Amino acid sequence: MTDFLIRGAAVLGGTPQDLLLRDGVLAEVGAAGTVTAPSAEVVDAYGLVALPGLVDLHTHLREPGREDAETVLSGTRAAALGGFTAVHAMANTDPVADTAGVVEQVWRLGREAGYADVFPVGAVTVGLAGERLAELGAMADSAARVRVFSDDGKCVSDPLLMRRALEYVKAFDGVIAQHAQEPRLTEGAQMNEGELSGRLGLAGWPAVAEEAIIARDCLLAAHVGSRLHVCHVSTAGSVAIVRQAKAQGWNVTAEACPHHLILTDELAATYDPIYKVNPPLRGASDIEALRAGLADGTIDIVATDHAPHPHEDKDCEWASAAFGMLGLETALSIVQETMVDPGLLDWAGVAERMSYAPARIGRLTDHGQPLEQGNPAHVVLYDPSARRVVEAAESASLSRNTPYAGMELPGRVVATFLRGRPTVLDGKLT
Ligand SMILES: NC(=O)N[C@@H](CC(=O)O)C(=O)O
Ligand SMILES: [Zn+2]
Ligand SMILES: [Zn+2]
Repeated sequence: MTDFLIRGAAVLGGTPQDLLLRDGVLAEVGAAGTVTAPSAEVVDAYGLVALPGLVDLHTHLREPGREDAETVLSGTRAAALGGFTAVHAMANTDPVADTAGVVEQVWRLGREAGYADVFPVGAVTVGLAGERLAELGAMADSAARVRVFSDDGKCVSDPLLMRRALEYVKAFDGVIAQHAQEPRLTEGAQMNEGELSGRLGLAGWPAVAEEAIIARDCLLAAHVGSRLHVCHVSTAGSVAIVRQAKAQGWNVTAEACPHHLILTDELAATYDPIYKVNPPLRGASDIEALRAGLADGTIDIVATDHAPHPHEDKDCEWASAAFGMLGLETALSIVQETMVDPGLLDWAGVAERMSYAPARIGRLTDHGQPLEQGNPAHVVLYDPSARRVVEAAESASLSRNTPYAGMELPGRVVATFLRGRPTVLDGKLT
């Protein structure tokens, strides 16, 4: 395997460094111009920021079952283009990832594809039906070593089942990642509940439907002494609840998605289902609270909730369209635009929220480590001074449902290395 010598990259935005990638690890890290390796391929990285390979805790890869929307291969190619070296694949596939067999299959497909390590999320309940616990222990003990469990797409709304799940995963240090949506309060809901939903005639989705479940689950997690992770936090009230839970010392983590940091519910006025997502786009004050929560660490991580859907499921009227939008290839740019450029987060903060912390929550041992000698050679080279106009047709995803098509965004992923092997070079897949 070729060695790579990255020259002059600003590691976490700091002073320029050389990084030698050999045998899958960072064999040497030193001041720019000091590391030599005659046989290595040199990558000129002056002016680029080097970050540890990004880790997504929330990706929908759609395989098995909806290979028309995405496959493990196409989704991990999109991940690599976005700077990710590891993704957690959500369980709402067909069949549902609720057995050791299915999670092992998804894990293996990721290894075979070779663009990013795929860590399957196991379903909490059989078939996501919310009635009986799935074989959590068997999935944890499988080759896929599942530590994150979620019925994402659906809420584990039965409090007794949620309690049992939280208790069960303690045995193997697992975490329940909750899609917080009180089902009775959101029957038929189409967009954020507010003055605008009334005007547009679309059924409203109240903030309290999310907040009530988060509050309940924080209390349950504290009661049983287990770990809770809150998926796609979207309201100011949710941020406040998570902040309070953390202040009590409870073991609660939370994620925000790029789209909830930048897009508001006013986009629903276009009636373009590209903006239809679960949880819905909210108001400007929610965006402000999410950004502040991400800045002060209340929100631990950014997760994409990359949710590919084929055009027949999106190019229809709002009420019948599927919920979800693409996210892997634009996540870092949106974080730069909303957090780094306004001065809310530096690159070290980005590394924490998009690599170290998601790897910790997922209990990954081989990802999310600092760019230091001896650590796995998962590296992203990013050009924050570049600008680009997003073209839906250029996506590596099999789906086209990006809400950013035609938008100019800052930054560009120049290269991604997985265990020292480039998956992206010069901004293109290898
Ligand atoms: N986010 C979405 O709008 N959709 C997700 C499900 C989910 O994350 O809840 C999907 O699977 O399409
Ligand atoms: Zn969800
Ligand atoms: Zn999701």
